[in-house]
Amino acid sequence: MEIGIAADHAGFEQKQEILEWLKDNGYSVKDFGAFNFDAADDYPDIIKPLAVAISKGEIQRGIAICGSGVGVSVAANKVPGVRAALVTEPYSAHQGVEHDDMNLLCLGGRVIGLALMRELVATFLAASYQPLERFQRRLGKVIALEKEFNK
Ligand SMILES: O=C(CO)[C@H](O)[C@H](O)[C@H](O)COP(=O)(O)O
Repeated sequence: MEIGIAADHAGFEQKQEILEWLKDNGYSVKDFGAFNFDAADDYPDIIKPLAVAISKGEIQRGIAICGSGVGVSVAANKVPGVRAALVTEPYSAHQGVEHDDMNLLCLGGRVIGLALMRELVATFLAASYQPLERFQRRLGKVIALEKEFNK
């Protein structure tokens, strides 16, 4: 599984920590930026390359960090094929994948600490989508919505 990670200035330090931690734990991870701390960077610019890579199928799971986690999730969900959600507790980190096929985990660098962040990332990456009929039906409706409003 190819993993991507991105963060604006409000999650830059945490991205560096999570990136190293993922590598240390044997994950293949690509850094999509920011590559330097810049207090004036904007989360839509920062999240776009990772969201596009997910949309193209080049990256299977992404991790995005901004101040609250809200900005990156809102922006990333504009890109077809991205299913991003802001997560702050472990249940949603795995249930979001199992039920909803969430492919981008969004975290708030100004909201949660590094230990919880690592736990959420590990939980997210260990989870698998469960293709039960009801989950497939709902996911199909999400994809239909996306197609209807992206003509
Ligand atoms: O947290 C966010 C809102 O969801 C944004 O992504 C930014 O990180 C935040 O707005 C940055 O705030 P700053 O005052 O410009 O540092």
